[in-house]
Amino acid sequence: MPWQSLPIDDLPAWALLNNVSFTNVKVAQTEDKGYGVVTTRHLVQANADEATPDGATALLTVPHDLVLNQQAVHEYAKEDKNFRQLLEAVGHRSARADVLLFLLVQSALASRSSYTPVGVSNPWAQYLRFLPETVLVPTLWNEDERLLLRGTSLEPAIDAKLSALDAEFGLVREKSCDLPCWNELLWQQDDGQLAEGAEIGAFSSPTPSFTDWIRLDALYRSRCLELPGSGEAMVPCIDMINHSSVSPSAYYEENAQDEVVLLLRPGVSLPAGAEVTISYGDVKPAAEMLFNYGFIDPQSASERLVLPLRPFSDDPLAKAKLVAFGRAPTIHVARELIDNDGNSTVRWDSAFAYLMCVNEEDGLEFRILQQTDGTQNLCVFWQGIDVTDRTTDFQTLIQTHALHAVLRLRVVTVVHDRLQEQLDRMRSCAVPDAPLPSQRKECYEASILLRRIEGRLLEDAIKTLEEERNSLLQDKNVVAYLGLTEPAKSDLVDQEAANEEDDFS
Ligand SMILES: C[S@@+](CC[C@H](N)C(=O)[O-])C[C@H]1O[C@@H](n2cnc3c(N)ncnc32)[C@H](O)[C@@H]1O
Repeated sequence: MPWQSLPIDDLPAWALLNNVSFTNVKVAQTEDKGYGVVTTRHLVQANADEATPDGATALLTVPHDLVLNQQAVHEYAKEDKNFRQLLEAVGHRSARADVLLFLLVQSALASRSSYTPVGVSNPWAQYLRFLPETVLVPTLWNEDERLLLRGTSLEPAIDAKLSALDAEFGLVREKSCDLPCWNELLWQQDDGQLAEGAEIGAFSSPTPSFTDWIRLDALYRSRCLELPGSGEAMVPCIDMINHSSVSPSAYYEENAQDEVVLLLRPGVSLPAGAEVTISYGDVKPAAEMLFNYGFIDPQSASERLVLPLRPFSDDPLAKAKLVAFGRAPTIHVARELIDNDGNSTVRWDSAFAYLMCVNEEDGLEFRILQQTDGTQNLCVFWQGIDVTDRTTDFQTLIQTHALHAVLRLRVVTVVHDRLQEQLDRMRSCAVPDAPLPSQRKECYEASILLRRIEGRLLEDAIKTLEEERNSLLQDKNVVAYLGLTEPAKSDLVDQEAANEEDDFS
């Protein structure tokens, strides 16, 4: 879609027209973060204990009717019956998907040179044209740049996200093609011809392309806020404020009139021309920051990662376990401070690994229960007790099992092997010493930082798991179970076949 960008100098006129007020601040180009909000004069905010009863003057005030969230999209659909038809055909899947559909329509309206018989124009149609053309989130990196993420937790995450976006865009295209007015607005050129190259995945098409959909998703994720009253929302102009974790000078909130206001923090003093910043979150994992915002703040990025976990390929219960678990199977790894001297430890957690490592002979059973209305439910039993509602709690459920140490050893081994596989992949996918001409410097530097953070985390987690594995291998029940040595005098010897083989791979 040809987006005709508007110069940022035109933003004050748009703001005036739409009742957005700027007080002593303006939007301007920053040195290295795209647009930002800067002061137009020296600003001083009193300390909290000296504040006036009416509080601080807002630097920016945005009326509630410009707040773009799922509810606003549904309100818009009430005014525009054609959009309502489109939303009913495609939407109602998530707040993000509904807002993206609205933005797609608004951007199509903004890019049309002539009158269109559908689509009620909204201030967002113009506002979108102030937004940056490039967002540095990895879903918009080129192929060479994405190679820099091989071996990081973002590699599978980006692949999964692109597949999901492809499916989403395919659905929007299919459903809107079936509705004549939307077929005309979205998929025909201004001259009424069906646009060439409008197929899914086409780039630089005159009609929405898959790249446009990825870009809308990137704009949404990098600019949406969590508002106390309105929830997940995009707010024009407030979304021009950059992040600082060390010294954010401002914060936003909703006032009694439901306007979104930007306020200086108590005790802040900013000279004229200084950038006003907020915090996007103090403890976001580095991968999440890069995924959603396209940069990593080294000061605030927390050392955490999430990896997908696959069930054993030869487990006959694998499918049932996945269905009963009901969410994506993952491993979480995090570095946590353990004292005030900066000492830390690495912890891991994987609810699915516990379910993955128990089997029928341990006491796991799946049953299909027929309801009186004819529907069938998958139920999970553990040692004869219905635990269908506790499939994410097998760490607790195995505690009282006679073979607890053996089950724990299986879990530790599974998690260890998955982390080792990840580290091996990271090491085997080396990154060049400097960015290639086809790789942007920002993408290169962000991926180097992510690799360093995740590589260190994986190494430390693997060390912790190896220590636990070695200690479990000394456990008398494990020794007896594996039959590695003469059966030790064990609580289990009477209950279990001491020389039974087990697969710890
Ligand atoms: C909510 S927007 C802020 C306005 C944005 N700079 C623009 O040009 O429209 C968030 C985006 O700003 C950029 N950004 C914000 N804070 C940053 C920071 N501390 N370092 C680098 N980029 C930052 C990132 O590109 C991020 O995706």
